[in-house]
Amino acid sequence: MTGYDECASLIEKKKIPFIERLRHAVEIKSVSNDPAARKEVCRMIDWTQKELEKLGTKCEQIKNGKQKLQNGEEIDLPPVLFGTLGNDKSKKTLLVYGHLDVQPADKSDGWNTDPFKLIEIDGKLYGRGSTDDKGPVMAWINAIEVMQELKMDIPINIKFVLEGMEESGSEGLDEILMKHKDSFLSDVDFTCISDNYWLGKTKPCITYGLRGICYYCVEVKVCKQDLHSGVFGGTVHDGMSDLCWILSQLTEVDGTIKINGLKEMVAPVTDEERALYEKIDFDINEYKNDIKVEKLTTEDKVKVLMNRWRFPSLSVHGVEGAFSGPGAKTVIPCKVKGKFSIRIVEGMEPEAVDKCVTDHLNNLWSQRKSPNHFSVHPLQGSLAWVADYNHPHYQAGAAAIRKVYGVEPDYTREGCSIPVTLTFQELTQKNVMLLPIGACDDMAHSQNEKINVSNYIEGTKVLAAYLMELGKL
Ligand SMILES: NCC(=O)N[C@@H](Cc1c[nH]cn1)C(=O)O
Ligand SMILES: [Zn+2]
Ligand SMILES: [Zn+2]
Repeated sequence: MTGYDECASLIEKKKIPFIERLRHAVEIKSVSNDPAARKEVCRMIDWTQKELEKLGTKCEQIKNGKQKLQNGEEIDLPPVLFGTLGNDKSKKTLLVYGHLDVQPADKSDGWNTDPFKLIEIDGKLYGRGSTDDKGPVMAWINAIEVMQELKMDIPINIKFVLEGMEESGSEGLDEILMKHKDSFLSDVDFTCISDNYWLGKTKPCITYGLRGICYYCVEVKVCKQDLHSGVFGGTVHDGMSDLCWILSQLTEVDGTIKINGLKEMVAPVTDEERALYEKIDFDINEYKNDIKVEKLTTEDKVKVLMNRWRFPSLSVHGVEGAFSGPGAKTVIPCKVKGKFSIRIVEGMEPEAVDKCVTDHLNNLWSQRKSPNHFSVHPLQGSLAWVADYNHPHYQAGAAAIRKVYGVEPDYTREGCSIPVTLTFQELTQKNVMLLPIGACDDMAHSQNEKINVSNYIEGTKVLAAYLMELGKL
């Protein structure tokens, strides 16, 4: 009978067409935060639909609502792609979620190569979306294609939910899923998401927790239009100085959040939990070297991991409206918008976090005594997610990893946010598992994002082995 070994060797043989598949995906500039690229996001969804249809998947594009742009204009959100492969009542049903949109990228950001061309250098495939999340989505398609070519019985029905707005807060997705709770989602037995990374570079892991996110925009308005700093400087209150002062009051230098009320929401760490973190194989020096940082906020392994996964963190992302180009433009910006976010953990509700943040900012503003106009706008809010990793579903994931890599996986959490994870868990009331295939140094969201050829190919094998293991549950 055809089994895992035949499957693994065909995956090896199909390495080149699988890389070509990823190349095609990366070349579509499906940047979700850029309204001008919306057509490309839709093109990526159409192209993926065709790939899934070649496997016999019945696909439907579910119309999403409208997105309100800052200028008041409304544009269509990209549709969500639903797919169904197999409808055998005697089999269980797996839901696979992935996203087809990417973060913005430009060669001028410091990429060594064109971000929208997949380029292989030393066994690494560079390109925006190669690891987040086009590589893993293509790996699902590769795995199913190989099982079908070998005429293997896929022991499970598969449903797909693939979206095009994940990198912009999954706008509209929860509403669509809620509407399909009693139809498309009603027979789902497990959900699997491959959209995060290993803790290291060599050892695979399974992930059972994610942080949520609350994202804010702080606006300071000086006047109607930008002013010449030589002509008007000294007579008006500088909006950028107001904003920088405010943003500098959010954290201590070591990252400790200074916003009252947040710390109290976080559940205390138990002894059992600490013991779990102590056992995790994680090398701080390698971590520093991977991200090219000389000194961390703490050099204690458990604290580093907890700061990434278990505690909230605040990051300042950027300023809209401020001069940021090369050269020395002498302008007083008329309106600046600071963007920051807080990664939140269990116990932190976005509404309660919003209140603490807004109160803190308004309080700071009153101390500043600036006559400029100040406002705070929460932009996104999603809860943290934690799953039961003792569930048999996780054992199927672990068995797949053992088959491919011959090792027991690490059980990790992840500091980033995939807002829909909790939605799947709540709507299906079934177990959700994150099964990453990329390595810790893939640099998602950053310059020179990559996936190793070996991770892409072995990852395809893991997903195929996992589909086989699910048939045993
Ligand atoms: N691979 C998951 C990921 O990168 N998620 C994004 C989600 C997000 C939320 N708001 C904007 N993007 C993340 O930044 O964690
Ligand atoms: Zn992602
Ligand atoms: Zn991402």
